[in-house]
Amino acid sequence: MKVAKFGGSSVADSDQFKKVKAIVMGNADRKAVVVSAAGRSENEPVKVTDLLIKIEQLRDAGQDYLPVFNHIAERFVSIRDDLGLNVAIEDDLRVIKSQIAQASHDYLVSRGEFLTAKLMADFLGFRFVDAKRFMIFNDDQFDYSKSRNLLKSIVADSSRIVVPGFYGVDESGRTHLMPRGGSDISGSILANLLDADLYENWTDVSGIKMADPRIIDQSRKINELTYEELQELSYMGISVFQEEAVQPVRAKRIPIAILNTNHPEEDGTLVVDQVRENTANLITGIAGKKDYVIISINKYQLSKRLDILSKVFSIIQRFDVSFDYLPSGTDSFSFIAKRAAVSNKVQAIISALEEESDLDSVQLEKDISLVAVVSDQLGKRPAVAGKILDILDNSQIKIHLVIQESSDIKLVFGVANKDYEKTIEKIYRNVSLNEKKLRMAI
Ligand SMILES: Nc1ncnc2c1ncn2[C@@H]1O[C@H](COP(=O)(O)OP(=O)(O)O)[C@@H](O)[C@H]1O
Ligand SMILES: N[C@@H](CC(=O)OP(=O)(O)O)C(=O)O
Repeated sequence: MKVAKFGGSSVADSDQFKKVKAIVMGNADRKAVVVSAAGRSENEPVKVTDLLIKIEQLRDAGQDYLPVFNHIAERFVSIRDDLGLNVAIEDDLRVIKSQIAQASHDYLVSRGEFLTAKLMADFLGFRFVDAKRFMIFNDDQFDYSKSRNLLKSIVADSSRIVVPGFYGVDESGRTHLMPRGGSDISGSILANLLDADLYENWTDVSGIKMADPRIIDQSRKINELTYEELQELSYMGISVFQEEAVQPVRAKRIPIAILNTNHPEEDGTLVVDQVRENTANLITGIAGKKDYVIISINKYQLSKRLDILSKVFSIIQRFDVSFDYLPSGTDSFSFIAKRAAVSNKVQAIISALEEESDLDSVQLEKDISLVAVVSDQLGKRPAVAGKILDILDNSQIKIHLVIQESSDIKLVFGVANKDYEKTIEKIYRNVSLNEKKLRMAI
């Protein structure tokens, strides 16, 4: 059996609902459907999830949130009416409206998925199974055994079901919201719980492209990639698949197919343990994120001065910030964090480091982007790193840092935000499009 997850763009309006129905009905193996909240469409520039977050912000600021609520309500009622359904969505909307004043963030923001799944279940003629009945989290950790037992007791027969993504419930019955993009995680968990043969992730692109299609028009599609490569690409920012959604299916070696709701006839991307296609590609994909800061500390022979390093870490710990990378050299050590994660603390951290530890210097670099090149072949082709450095150098792109992880599957380059798109473009055009030439040269 297959679990099919449909993203926000696939359920944005009644026309998209019809495409979903054609896909689901096209194969009786698609027994479980997971939906996100209605997303952006031509006529709706804002995702329902973001509108719900807006309601919360207005509520907390003591401002009128009803116009936003009414807009959401109209969206769902019009999908219902366009599809000629009878489901009494007004009843659910009334309950949600009455709870807004005291609703938790997790409850309120999860309502888009709840309402979308209600409509989808009715449209498909499938059973609606609320995620709160079986997706159990203990201290943020998903409880597989409890959840599996609960699901089995709820869906004992072979009926086809629709489950809202993005949330579950904690031990005390409170809604537990997943990170943004979390419906991918719900689908992956459900595939694990049901021992699916395939996890289909239906979105608005025909598979994963080598580079963000918003930056590289006509970017080449990746036919197959490994779970590990997908996890690294997702971690580095390709929004098409949530990074935490890899593990649940990977644990059971359930393949993932990334497919396009608007073009179901097109092949997508298949994610597996071992790539079957005889790939001679130098790199699998390129991904990146903007807005990092680098705090670099320097001290002669720092790698031998554990006393100083330990002092530095105790200072950093005081500020309760998390870092993404900690690259080190003989005389230096760097802390790399997303700007938003350190924003108002960065000057205080630097002052504390300067005043309290015996360093030669402390430097701050802002507006940095990280661009990652991912391939499970990198370890076998060490010259690729040098080639990319050459390419960036020839393009007058200043490289602020290079990180090659011990896993040998990802190379990360730090460049200025202003060079972000250019870096991706130069790597894509010179490495992926000239592979034959490059392979001869390295
Ligand atoms: N390398 C990539 N390959 C494909 N899509 C990508 C890539 N990087 C970023 N994207 C973006 O991811 C989007 C799909 O993700 P998302 O908007 O979360 O979809 P959904 O609403 O279906 O969950 C695509 O429209 C595309 O713009
Ligand atoms: N609706 C949620 C969860 C989700 O997975 O959405 P999407 O499938 O549209 O990325 C969000 O916007 O984060």
